Amino acid sequence: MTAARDTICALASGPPPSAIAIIRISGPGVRVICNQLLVPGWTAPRKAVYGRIRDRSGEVIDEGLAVFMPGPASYTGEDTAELYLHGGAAVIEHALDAICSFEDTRLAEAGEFTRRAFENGRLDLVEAEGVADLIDAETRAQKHLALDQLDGRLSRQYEVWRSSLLNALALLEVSIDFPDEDDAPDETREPVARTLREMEASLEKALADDSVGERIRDGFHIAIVGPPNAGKSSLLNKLARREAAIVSDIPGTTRDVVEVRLKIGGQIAWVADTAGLREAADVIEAEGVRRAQQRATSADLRIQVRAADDRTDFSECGEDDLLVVNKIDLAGENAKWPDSVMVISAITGDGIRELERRIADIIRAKAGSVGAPLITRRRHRLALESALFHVKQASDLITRGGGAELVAEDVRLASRQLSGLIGEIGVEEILGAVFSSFCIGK
Ligand SMILES: Nc1nc2c(ncn2[C@@H]2O[C@H](COP(=O)(O)OP(=O)(O)OP(=O)(O)O)[C@@H](O)[C@H]2O)c(=O)[nH]1
Ligand SMILES: [K+]
Ligand SMILES: [Mg+2]
Repeated sequence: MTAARDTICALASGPPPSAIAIIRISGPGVRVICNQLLVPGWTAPRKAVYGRIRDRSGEVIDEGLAVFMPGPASYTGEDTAELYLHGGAAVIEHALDAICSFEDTRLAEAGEFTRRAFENGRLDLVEAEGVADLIDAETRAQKHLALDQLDGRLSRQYEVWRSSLLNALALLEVSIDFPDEDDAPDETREPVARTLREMEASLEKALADDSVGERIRDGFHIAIVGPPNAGKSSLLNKLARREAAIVSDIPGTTRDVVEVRLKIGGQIAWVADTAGLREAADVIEAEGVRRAQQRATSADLRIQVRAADDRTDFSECGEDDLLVVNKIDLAGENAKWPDSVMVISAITGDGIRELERRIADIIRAKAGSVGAPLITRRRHRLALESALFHVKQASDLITRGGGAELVAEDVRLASRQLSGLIGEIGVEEILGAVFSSFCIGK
């Protein structure tokens, strides 16, 4: 448990004015504060109490409800209380001032309640990230993923991996301690080698997930690409329902990548308009083309746009690219296109709804492609990649008959990565980065 520390308070609900404001208090001073501000002797655990809430001079702050939740079975693991007041700016300010007038009591920093929950063992680091993600979730898919993470599904798998590494380490230590015993090596080596092989496969599988968890959390990337004047910017504006990018009849209008954030197929998608691909006329356009190509390569989906009035050529497109013929309003009655091609007009809006539906289907399929992802942030990926590296190294060593001590060193390094992931061994910077992204009051 933690040493004596400050009592913290914060507005936990949205900014005023609102119907109700929730003020949260956590720390050793909660009982004293509640007894002063509310009725003396009021602190009945987990019961909503209604009454007048006063500051220390006796002035009424507001009428409202209060709930006291004694530690350690509270969110933070400490004594906590919540006050439900009218959500006006003056009420909130008066209440926070009154609470902060107590000794060793101050306003909470961003994420500080959850950080205390983490430090008191109520949540591990991955679960704490789930709390932040749940608050930030805008789509059902994000919410689902965050709830799952908060519930410990990711942590449990990380824990399974870590305990098999610790078992392997225990076996290796036997052969380190008894290097002269003839039977020890084979008896311990085979199970260790098997564990390492299994872990390697299982980590590789988790990592080969097309980054679906990260995409659900941060958004899928879609790039609109094609030759100059195909109508890429016009299409972006149509999808965004606003004039996000400049449209003109001059080829080479778009140079920088213009990106809009949309909800498509129940997911967040970043749709990027890019410079027309051609032999660039100047250095600025050349840079635009380079950026366009880079975006196209890294995108989860490329929308290849061609104008119906050129000789429409999709020959250089990738297999999974979405092929779109634009300016269908200019094509003659008898124009024919292959079934694989979507036909639109960014001017009249023809075919746009069908295109949106197709994009939504593709994104939905990508989001559902790996079932339940085990990685939702880059932090997780880097840790698991590094764990895999050491597991592989250990596995190679043991197969080649390397010394138990060397194998053990890699196993230890792999297990440290998993410990860091769930925050069991914490580097202050990582904790700071995770918790500072929270909102105040959480
Ligand atoms: N008739 C017709 N004109 C279109 C259509 N879509 C775009 N245009 C016109 O085609 C010209 C080029 O459109 P843009 O959207 O700027 O084309 P772009 O592909 O972004 O061009 P760059 O940024 O230069 O690569 C503009 O004059 C548009 O008004 C369409 O569906 N039908
Ligand atoms: K243009
Ligand atoms: Mg453009």
